[in-house]
Amino acid sequence: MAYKHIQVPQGEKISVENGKLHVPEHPIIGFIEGDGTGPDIWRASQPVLDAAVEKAYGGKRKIAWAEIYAGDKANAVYGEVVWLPEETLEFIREYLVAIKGPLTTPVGGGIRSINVALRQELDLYACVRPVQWFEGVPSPVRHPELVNMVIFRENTEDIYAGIEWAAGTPEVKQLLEFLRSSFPKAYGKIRFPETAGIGIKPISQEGTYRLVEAAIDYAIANDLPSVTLVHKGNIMKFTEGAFRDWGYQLAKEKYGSSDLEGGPWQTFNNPKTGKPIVIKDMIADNFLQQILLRPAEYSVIATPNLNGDYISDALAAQVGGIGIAPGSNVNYYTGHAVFEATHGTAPKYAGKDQVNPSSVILSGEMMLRYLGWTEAADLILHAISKTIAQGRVTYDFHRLMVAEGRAATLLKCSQFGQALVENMQ
Ligand SMILES: NC(=O)C1=CN([C@@H]2O[C@H](COP(=O)(O)OP(=O)(O)OC[C@H]3O[C@@H](n4cnc5c(N)ncnc54)[C@H](OP(=O)(O)O)[C@@H]3O)[C@@H](O)[C@H]2O)C=CC1
Ligand SMILES: O=C(O)CCC(=O)C(=O)O
Ligand SMILES: [Mg+2]
Repeated sequence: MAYKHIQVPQGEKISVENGKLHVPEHPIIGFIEGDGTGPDIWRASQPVLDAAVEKAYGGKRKIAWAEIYAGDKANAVYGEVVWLPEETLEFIREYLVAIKGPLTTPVGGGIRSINVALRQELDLYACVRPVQWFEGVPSPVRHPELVNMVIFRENTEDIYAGIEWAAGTPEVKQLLEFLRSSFPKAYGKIRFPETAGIGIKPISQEGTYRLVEAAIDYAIANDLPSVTLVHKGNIMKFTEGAFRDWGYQLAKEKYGSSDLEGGPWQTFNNPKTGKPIVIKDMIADNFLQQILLRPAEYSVIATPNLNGDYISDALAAQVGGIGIAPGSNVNYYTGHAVFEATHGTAPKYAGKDQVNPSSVILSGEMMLRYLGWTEAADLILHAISKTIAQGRVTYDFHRLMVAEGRAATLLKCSQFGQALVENMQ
């Protein structure tokens, strides 16, 4: 397709056939620089990804980067108010894989999240956020090495879908009137109807099945011991509670798992390794204390959208913070995938070349692994471990290391990227 502002470089398309990704030697991959700290981070990250590919494949493979636009930069490039241009979505639909920096969402009024819109428009239903500790990274917990989890956060449903109306609007009045006349008992539970905004929380069986399936498949492929369904099903019975029930139901139907000691926990043997995989569940508030007190007992986590958002940042803190918290948004059926950090635009650091680029770099590492370019991905992990072991870190780790009385060299965002490239040689 012809694009108005996107320059498509020389290269080839990634494609999917029979559910299998075909990656050419020069794949065209889109990148969105992002708002706030996004440009600083992308400037530091892209050379690292390119260096890893060059070092691993000696020029045989190379990413053909195409800049695509969203957020502030889209407004500037398109010369009109357009936060998420249609051709950005079209590009990702056509070329399958992209990586993005963070995008701003105002609190209260203003535009709805462009990040959420991307996930919904492209139906990237699984937000996959691995949380692992790199030796030497300062952490507020005593045993960060025990934290090794992968969050599968449902990405298209829940209260996070943004189906809500502001207090006092005609829409809310209409909804309230509908509730009052059709569901008087429910209406009676709205404490202050005159001044209430209203949000709707859809959680479906299809949405839950495909997310939990992705989580279980990941546990099978990576020989992991458990999948924990994290929900608030005691209170929100037909959304979060249903998420739990559908999760267990899928485990039985698709993987033949059986009840453990009368249920509800279940187990089945990994068809690849023969080892047991336990399917369990936990109420979300309890889970947030369990990950601090007994982190070793959790491995793959499957959870609705909002819980996943909170859990992502909380778990990231245990291994050093959201400066080192990567992620991907994936549709495993179509192959579409957009890789992005867990963190946001951190506006107070914008343009200061200060923040930690590791989250985007590690999102790039996930992307390379997704493409099957494991040698390049491994080089990035190696370079991050080595650079941290040398005590060369950005401000976020530096301040914690200094507080612990440890020696550390403070690097700028760009310098950290350069150190990674040096450490790949
Ligand atoms: N996917 C996305 O694009 C996301 C976008 N957002 C958006 O970002 C904006 C700001 O949100 P906010 O709640 O402040 O959250 P942010 O994640 O942007 O920042 C919160 C804090 O986390 C730390 N931090 C963030 N990024 C880094 C980094 N790269 N390296 C080191 N530390 C980092 C900083 O901590 P400290 O102050 O301690 O140094 C920062 O103040 C909002 O508009 C929000 O909607 C938020 C999350 C995800
Ligand atoms: O879209 C946003 O602004 C916030 C998104 C977010 O916090 C997340 O995806 O973790
Ligand atoms: Mg978040």
